[in-house]
Amino acid sequence: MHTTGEPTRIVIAGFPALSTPSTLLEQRAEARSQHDHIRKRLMLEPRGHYDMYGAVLRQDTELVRSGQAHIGVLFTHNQGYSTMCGHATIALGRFLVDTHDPAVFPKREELVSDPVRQTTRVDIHAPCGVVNVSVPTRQNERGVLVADSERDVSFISTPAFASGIRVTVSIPEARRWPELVAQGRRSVTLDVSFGGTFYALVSARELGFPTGLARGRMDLDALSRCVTLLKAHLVEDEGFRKYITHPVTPDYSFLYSVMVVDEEVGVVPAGADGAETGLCFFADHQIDRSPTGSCVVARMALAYAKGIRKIGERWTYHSVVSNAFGGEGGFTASITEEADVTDAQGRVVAKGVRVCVEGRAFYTGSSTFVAETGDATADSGFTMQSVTQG
Ligand SMILES: O=C(O)[C@H]1NCC[C@@H]1O
Repeated sequence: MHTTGEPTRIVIAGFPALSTPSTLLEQRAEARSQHDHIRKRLMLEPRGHYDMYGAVLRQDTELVRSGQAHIGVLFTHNQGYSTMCGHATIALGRFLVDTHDPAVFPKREELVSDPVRQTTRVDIHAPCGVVNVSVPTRQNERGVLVADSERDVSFISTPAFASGIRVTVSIPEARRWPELVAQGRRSVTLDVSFGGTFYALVSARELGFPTGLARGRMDLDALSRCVTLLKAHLVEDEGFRKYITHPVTPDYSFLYSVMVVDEEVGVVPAGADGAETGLCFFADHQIDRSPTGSCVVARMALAYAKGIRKIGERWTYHSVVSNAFGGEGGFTASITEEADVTDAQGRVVAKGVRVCVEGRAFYTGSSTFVAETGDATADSGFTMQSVTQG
């Protein structure tokens, strides 16, 4: 499927069995340590490409067993396994409503529909927790309930919180990019926020670039080189570590992405109070084509913490792709409630919010992948970067 151009390759069969019973985070660790060749095979060339994204369905997790979720999922990308993904959640909502194969989705029959709103709820156990997905539905010509592609899917996030507001980071000389140097600067000021995974949020202007993302006008190569240097510094900077340390779950304590935001607004659709545009570099410098649902969550939490967004206000987030399509594919979000992060003893460790994100995903096709004996690419895959730069 794709969500605003961002792919989700949904693995419905063939993934090796993982230990059961185990938690979803244990399954994530096992997939990474024992079966990473499957991820590489499906995400990288020649079966995938540098910017491919995937979702491996997990029918058995601790929260499926306890009845808190209908199904679990592991998210995959060019570097490993994410802890949250909004664009894939939107795609999975539709896919799961449409999937009647009990081997793929054993709890399909337990889904509850709302006949008035014409929606069906699917609770998905993502590595960051349970996300409640609301899928618009309709009866098809044979009377079967199917997901309605003409209305938005929405999901309600796990608690999201700002972990660093206006953090000034010194950039060592070896890591300064030309646009920063040209302004005679040695530092940048950015924000850090958690939307199921940690995002560093920085404006294009702060990086030394003119605005223009919203109009699709930006020197992408130069911006990409800048973000490579900035992220490499942030992940090594000891002083920065506290902003990407999750107060409860060590598995979440890493910097997933640098999101470059633009002061230009992009298309403001009817019913939204405002809009923003951003360009998300995540994992190993993958570029998200979609407005990045988990970062939309992080951005709303950040705006709430800064006092510039209220509960119920509706804000639309664009990627360069959604702006290129006249605003189609923007994700519209609203904060539904305050929601604190608590530790195992129930103590509040971070003040946060839950965010509702709306977007639309479409089917692109179905595939069967094979790996033959003697195929040198089968277990590692490759990217042009890996074969030219090691
Ligand atoms: O929508 C999202 O949240 C994701 N898209 C690719 C990178 C993020 O995980």
